[in-house]
Amino acid sequence: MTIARALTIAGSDSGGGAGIQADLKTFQELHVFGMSAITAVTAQNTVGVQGIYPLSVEAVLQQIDSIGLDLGTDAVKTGMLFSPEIIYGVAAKIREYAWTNLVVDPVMIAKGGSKLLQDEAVAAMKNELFPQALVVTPNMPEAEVLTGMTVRTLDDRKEAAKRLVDLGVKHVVMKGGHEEGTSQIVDLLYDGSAFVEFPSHKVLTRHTHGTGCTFAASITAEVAKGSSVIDAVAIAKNFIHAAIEDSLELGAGHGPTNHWAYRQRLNASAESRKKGRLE
Ligand SMILES: Nc1ncnc2c1ncn2[C@@H]1O[C@H](COP(=O)(O)OP(=O)(O)OP(=O)(O)O)[C@@H](O)[C@H]1O
Ligand SMILES: Cc1ncc(COP(=O)(O)O)c(N)n1
Repeated sequence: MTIARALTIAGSDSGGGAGIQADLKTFQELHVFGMSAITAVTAQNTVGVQGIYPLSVEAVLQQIDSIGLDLGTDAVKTGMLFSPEIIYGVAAKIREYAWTNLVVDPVMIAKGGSKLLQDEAVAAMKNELFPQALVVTPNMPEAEVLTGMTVRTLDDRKEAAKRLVDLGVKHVVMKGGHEEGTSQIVDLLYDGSAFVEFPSHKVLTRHTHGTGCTFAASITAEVAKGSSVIDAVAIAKNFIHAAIEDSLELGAGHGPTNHWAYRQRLNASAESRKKGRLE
């Protein structure tokens, strides 16, 4: 049996909804062996970020080497990278190990408003990581910072996606979670030549902590298994939708999503198909 492997390079979220914790839960749910290199430890829960403790560049790179020199990986996801120094180091390691299945979630600000990426790190991300990326998954505020343009409408998002592809990114998924005044959310995939829309209804909930991490981790897991990017995004969209819809109602603020909801739904439909055959 071949086991697909995925590595997440991201921050730790003590609250378990975002960051490394969300990524590893997602990898596991999608039957991918998950590994991690932690960039920063955050003290965090559903009401906010209480502390950020970045690791040294040496500590981050040593974790990556531990994986690169032994276990290897089929795909890599980056999340909270915090500083330009960490980005330069991570980008060099990804180049060194020739890891081409790279999904970059350009995490900048937590739901509660805390900065997870220093301002001076944006240029490093664009110059060092984007040219190596198979997929980049900005939300609308991140797309604005990355392109310098206002991103409100679907047409804005199309233009922003084009600008990101111009930086060397192979596929952009412009997430629509921040679109206002709509009952639908459309995530937009662009591969440099065509746009594919992934629509869903908007779930009315405050429990959306870590949606971006979970979505990008699902893409990473599927790419690790050998899926095309378009198929990976389709599964990721279903995974995150189930995780948001079947929420766990934890914490007093923006609660985490339900990482086992997708599997539970798959099991339930397999069960009812089996029952149908037996009847
Ligand atoms: N209320 C919602 N209902 C349904 N899907 C949602 C909702 N909010 C977000 N999503 C989905 O979750 C994924 C992440 O989208 P979003 O734009 O919220 O990213 P994000 O802001 O980076 O997430 P976060 O910063 O919370 O981790 C997308 O696939 C989006 O369609
Ligand atoms: C360690 C870490 N990584 C990423 C996020 C973004 O998730 P969100 O925007 O939902 O807070 C986070 N809060 N913490």
